[in-house]
Amino acid sequence: MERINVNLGKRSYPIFIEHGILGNISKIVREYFSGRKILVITDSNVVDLYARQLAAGLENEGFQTFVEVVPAGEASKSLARAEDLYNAALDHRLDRKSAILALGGGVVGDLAGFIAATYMRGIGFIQVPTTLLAQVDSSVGGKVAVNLPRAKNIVGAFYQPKLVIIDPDTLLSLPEREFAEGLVEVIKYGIIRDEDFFRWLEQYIKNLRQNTADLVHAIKRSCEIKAAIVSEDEAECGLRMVLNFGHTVGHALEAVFGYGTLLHGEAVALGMVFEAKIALNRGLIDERTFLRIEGLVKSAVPKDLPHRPDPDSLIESMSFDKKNLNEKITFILPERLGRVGVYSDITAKEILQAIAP
Ligand SMILES: NC(=O)c1ccc[n+]([C@@H]2O[C@H](COP(=O)([O-])OP(=O)(O)OC[C@H]3O[C@@H](n4cnc5c(N)ncnc54)[C@H](O)[C@@H]3O)[C@@H](O)[C@H]2O)c1
Ligand SMILES: O=C(O)C(=O)C[C@@H](O)[C@H](O)[C@H](O)COP(=O)(O)O
Ligand SMILES: [Zn+2]
Repeated sequence: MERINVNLGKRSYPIFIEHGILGNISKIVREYFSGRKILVITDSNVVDLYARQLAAGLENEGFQTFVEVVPAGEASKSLARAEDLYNAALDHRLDRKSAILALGGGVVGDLAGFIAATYMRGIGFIQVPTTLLAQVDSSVGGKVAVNLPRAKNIVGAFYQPKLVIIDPDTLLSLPEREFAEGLVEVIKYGIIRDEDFFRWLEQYIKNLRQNTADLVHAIKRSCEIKAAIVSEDEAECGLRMVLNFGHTVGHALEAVFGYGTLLHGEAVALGMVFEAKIALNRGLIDERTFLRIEGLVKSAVPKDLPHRPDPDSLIESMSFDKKNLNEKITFILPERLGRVGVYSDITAKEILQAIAP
């Protein structure tokens, strides 16, 4: 079993990665959680695939388990859905010793984590991610949130799980489109932090899904990079912003086109290429570096914009980004492969030149 730690001062928590671990989860959960009640939050696709098996295992270990199902898709990351789940928690008489277990992709993880962070001012939280994106990114680091129609992840908290349990076997049932969007956040780690990993991906990304050892390597390396960054800067005071490369534009595209039109990873793929273009136009990176970034991203997600976005809506949406200070739109831009910087002086003209010329 692979184990990576997220170290946060006096607290730390493990990320376990192992094939088939889902069938054997209850003993590990018992080790990290002494309460009795667990509310499993999952979605309408994942429930029939994994929730029953998981709940049965937990019941065998003596946990009282409840399962709540939200509709699959980004629209479930809403205050309305959160209210339904608070009511379910009350119905089940969850108390401060109870835990929420997120079983699913990033939507379920962010929503369930938001409930865990706020119900009774915070109860136990366990992440069991079942998409590639959630295994390499959203289950680690404690960003939990719901969306408002105009702004992604705008109501949320930093709330860390007690543990993260990753079973790569769950990816066998993941549709191709959702697998591909997960690759985008994997590529992000190479661009922001690890040139060797980027080069490795250039060579192996095409067959990653088929080659289990390579897939586990990609998950592990991604978790290591994210864990190291979060361990240094949990609350995004500085360094953690690098994880937001591609997201100033990506989140704006998600909101402007309507949540769910583009998957998160697809929007971030476009965002990374557009933001790399801003960097190229500014002379921060050379043409060859831009083409390598564009080439690798497009090899994973060859998607284009559904249509040209309205420029004013796009800029307005970026004005809600959480990295902004003093109303300056903030970007994470590549300076070379493996290194990015924070820029708050990009003009609307530069932005639109790269995105919607
Ligand atoms: N908190 C963070 O740090 C962080 C990081 C990255 C992304 N996110 C958020 O994560 C969300 C995107 O996550 P996602 O891409 O996992 O989307 P998702 O949760 O919507 O899952 C994608 C689809 O895959 C289905 N699915 C999940 N697991 C499956 C499996 N094993 N087999 C078959 N189908 C399965 C889901 O039902 C859904 O239809 C966005 O809301 C994004 O903002 C958060
Ligand atoms: O963990 C982080 O920090 C990230 O920025 C990871 C991103 O991939 C993720 O999409 C995150 O939810 C974005 O956070 P936000 O603060 O920009 O909403
Ligand atoms: Zn992301």
